[in-house]
Amino acid sequence: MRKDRIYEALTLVKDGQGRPLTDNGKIRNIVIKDRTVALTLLLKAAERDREAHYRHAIEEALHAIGIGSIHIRVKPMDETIPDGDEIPQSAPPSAPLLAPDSGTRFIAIASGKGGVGKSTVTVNLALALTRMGKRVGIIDADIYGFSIPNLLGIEEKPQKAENRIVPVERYGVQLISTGFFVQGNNPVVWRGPMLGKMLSTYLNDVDWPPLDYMLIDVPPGTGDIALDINRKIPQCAEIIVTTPHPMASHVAERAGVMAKQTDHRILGVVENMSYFEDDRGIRHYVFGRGGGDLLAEQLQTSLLVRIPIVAAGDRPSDPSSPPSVFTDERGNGAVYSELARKVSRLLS
Ligand SMILES: Nc1ncnc2c1ncn2[C@@H]1O[C@H](COP(=O)(O)OP(=O)(O)OP(=O)(O)O)[C@@H](O)[C@H]1O
Repeated sequence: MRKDRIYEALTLVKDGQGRPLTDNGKIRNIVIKDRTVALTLLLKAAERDREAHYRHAIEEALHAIGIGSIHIRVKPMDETIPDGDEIPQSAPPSAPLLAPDSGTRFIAIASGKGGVGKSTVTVNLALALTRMGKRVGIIDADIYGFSIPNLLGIEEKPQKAENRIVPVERYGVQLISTGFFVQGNNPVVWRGPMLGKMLSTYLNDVDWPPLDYMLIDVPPGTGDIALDINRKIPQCAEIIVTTPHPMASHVAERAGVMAKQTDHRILGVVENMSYFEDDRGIRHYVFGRGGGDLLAEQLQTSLLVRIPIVAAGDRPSDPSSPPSVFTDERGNGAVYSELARKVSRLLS
């Protein structure tokens, strides 16, 4: 039994307004074990009288696809994060982090297309800045490929305290991710206005501690979120990530051009997956060469670092941390430290 099949069946269960419970985050934590499906149903206090109705409808929907054993755990919605439709609460105009005296420097990590390692760079730059004694937060605003909780091995969701969302901390880095507000691996199907409010919510309704740096993992390309960042955080600087292939840098150029048009400062280019170094120290340029330099030249900025390819799981020295995470100076950790030093110098 696959999870996506279960989600599909559960879309038939509607709330009082006729919307699927799956759309507004009321069904969570679906676990399939042996032949039993367990899930959590989140209910607001005002909906408690519908509990029996929802239970029955969920059981019927799952029976219809052949699931006999179903365990439903009901939890009050307010104990956890807000439901989908309520994530973006009306934002007061002045987020403390955005105040001129907050001292927080914002850096968007952008790329022209997905899969170039933007999230990996975001996480490891954050860790490297933390190693320098800086206080760092990450907003994972990549609504289509929110991978940072996974990269950091985070399974829990953020808690709420006094009606504000508390970021999840890992390796000293504070994180809020779009992935915290959706179920499983479902693609985000938020409506336009919700998307627009997402960034405000992350800035205003999250209980961020004082931070020196806030890194924002931006969806690839030049979409709505990138524009929203340009509007809401005009002081945000930008790092553009590309792979070494000259064509990739051509695509990434668009993200850079947008930063330029909106007067954002481009700190530089990071070329990821630059080469693979074998045991004899010979470098193999698996994905081509020169893309990072070309892009830096086109954007009239500099190439900050080249990050080598590391084979997944090739981390015998640090088996305890997730495979793409460099918590110390070993391997690519040293390259990320160099990047952190350059970034901190550029922004001082
Ligand atoms: N230097 C590297 N060496 C080897 N694998 C890498 C390297 N950098 C990233 N990867 C791997 O490439 C894949 C894509 O990386 P990542 O998720 O960071 O990219 P992304 O640009 O954020 O993509 P998306 O926008 O689709 O989320 C991941 O599996 C990651 O582990």
